[in-house]
Amino acid sequence: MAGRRVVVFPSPAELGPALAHLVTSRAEKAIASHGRFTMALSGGSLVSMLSKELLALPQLDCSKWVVGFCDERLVSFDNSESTYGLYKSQLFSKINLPDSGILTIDPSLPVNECAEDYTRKLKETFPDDDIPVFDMLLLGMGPDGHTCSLFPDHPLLEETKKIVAPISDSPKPPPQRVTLTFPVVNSAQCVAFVSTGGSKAPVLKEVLEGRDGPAFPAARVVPTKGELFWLIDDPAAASLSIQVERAATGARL
Ligand SMILES: O=C1O[C@H](COP(=O)(O)O)[C@@H](O)[C@H](O)[C@H]1O
Repeated sequence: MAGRRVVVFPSPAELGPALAHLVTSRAEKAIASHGRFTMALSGGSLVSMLSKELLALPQLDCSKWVVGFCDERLVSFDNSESTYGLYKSQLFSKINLPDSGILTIDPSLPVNECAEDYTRKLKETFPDDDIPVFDMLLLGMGPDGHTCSLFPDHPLLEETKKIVAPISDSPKPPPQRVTLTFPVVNSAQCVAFVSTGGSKAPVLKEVLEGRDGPAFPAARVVPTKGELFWLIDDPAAASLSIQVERAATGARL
């Protein structure tokens, strides 16, 4: 791992622009090195923040981006729980990301087949990698310490063979989902968590500082070679005792 950076912002208003800059700077680097930028997105609170901040940039060229999903809920795209559906209306429809650069699940399939279908799409996108190496993953963390659709105490935490797994007993609705597994998550070149709000403070302390008992899923995100960022705000950081970076106004990461 290149080293973990925990960066604290006063509020999401300051965090958002730094996130957008992190994405575009890693995109520029990836495109200069291998001609495209591969990124997988999470859902939840990230959708509106990322969409707003990317759209606020004066120039955004996504023509060489390939975007997938860290996890996705098995609902139709017009359902308000669909992560793709939300990004489509809030972001994809407003930028020059080609449809061929969006890796969606097929929500019409049963969950096991849906995971196999998404696995096939990833293998086609990363033909040279045994395990897909995304240039960037954007992750969220639930108040229970889950990330992607990898939930505490779930057998999927130990998955080592599949790159995408189905889950049909998600404790957070909707119950049927597909998710990247830890081998893919920890192979990425750059992983950035975004976590804001006081409801995340207790679990964030245990994730970043350790706990008695099994590590939370979010704490198991340790990229083998890539960068790891935790971008958090003051309320989420309220219980931390570790040293953190305090972001200056207009900070670029
Ligand atoms: O269910 C999910 O939750 C997590 C965390 O969401 P948040 O709203 O607490 O930020 C999200 O990262 C994941 O993609 C989503 O499916």
